[in-house]
Amino acid sequence: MGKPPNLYSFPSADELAASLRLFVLDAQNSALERHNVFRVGVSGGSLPKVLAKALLEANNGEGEVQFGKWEIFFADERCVPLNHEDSNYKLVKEEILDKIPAEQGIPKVFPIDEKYLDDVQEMADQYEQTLVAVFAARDSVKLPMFDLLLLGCGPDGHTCSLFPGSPLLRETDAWVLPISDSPKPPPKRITLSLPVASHGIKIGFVATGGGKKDIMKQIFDTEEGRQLPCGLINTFAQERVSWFVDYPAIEGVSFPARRGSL
Ligand SMILES: O=C1O[C@H](COP(=O)(O)O)[C@@H](O)[C@H](O)[C@H]1O
Repeated sequence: MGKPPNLYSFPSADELAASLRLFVLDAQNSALERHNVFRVGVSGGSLPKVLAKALLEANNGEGEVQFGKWEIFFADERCVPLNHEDSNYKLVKEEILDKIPAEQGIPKVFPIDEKYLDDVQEMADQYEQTLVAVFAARDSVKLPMFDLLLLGCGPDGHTCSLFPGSPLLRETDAWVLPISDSPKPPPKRITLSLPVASHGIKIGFVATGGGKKDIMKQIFDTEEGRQLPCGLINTFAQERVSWFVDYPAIEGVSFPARRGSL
């Protein structure tokens, strides 16, 4: 039995962002030592705004974000055009990519291919092929291993586009899965499968605001919460998982949180 996930809590978004920055830098530097590239899977929702603060504003001189060596993938994506309001790519682009100072380099970004917007299965298959091309063929590695996965937690405990009770949670083979009836709009999406989402070298969750406190209590303090998608990643990835939360998001949570430090 490994160690439990790390739960770090902060009084303010600024303090959370500063620690998240250190966490990302640490993952980046280890990855660059290993293979001179940093492969990151990012989510949409509330995450990109916090991540932008961490990467672009919270610089205390403790290390450089080397965006030129980043490869950015999407932990999940909505099957909409890349310039659509619901697109996770658009969100990440506007919050982060468009604001990177030129001297920090240009990341290589892997958005979905808009050609397949009408066919979610084809979209998922094509995105999986993108991962195969980067992470090695499926017959040589069982699962792609991201250097870092940065995930959100929905108020129902979903993460990526893996929703509570979904049969997709039982998938053991595919790397990327299609969804045509997401309970949260828009209905058509693709998502990393649970085995891939649990397989990152490091996995960082960000959850902020009082709207998350009920689900955080379930995930960390109850048996049924451990069966929710976020809870399953905690169980499978254990100490490879670190949660970055603000105090309102963990009000009433009994699981021990480390306050204000990494
Ligand atoms: O639909 C989605 O929701 C989750 C959670 O979003 P949040 O706004 O509650 O943080 C997000 O992580 C995912 O990428 C997105 O597609």
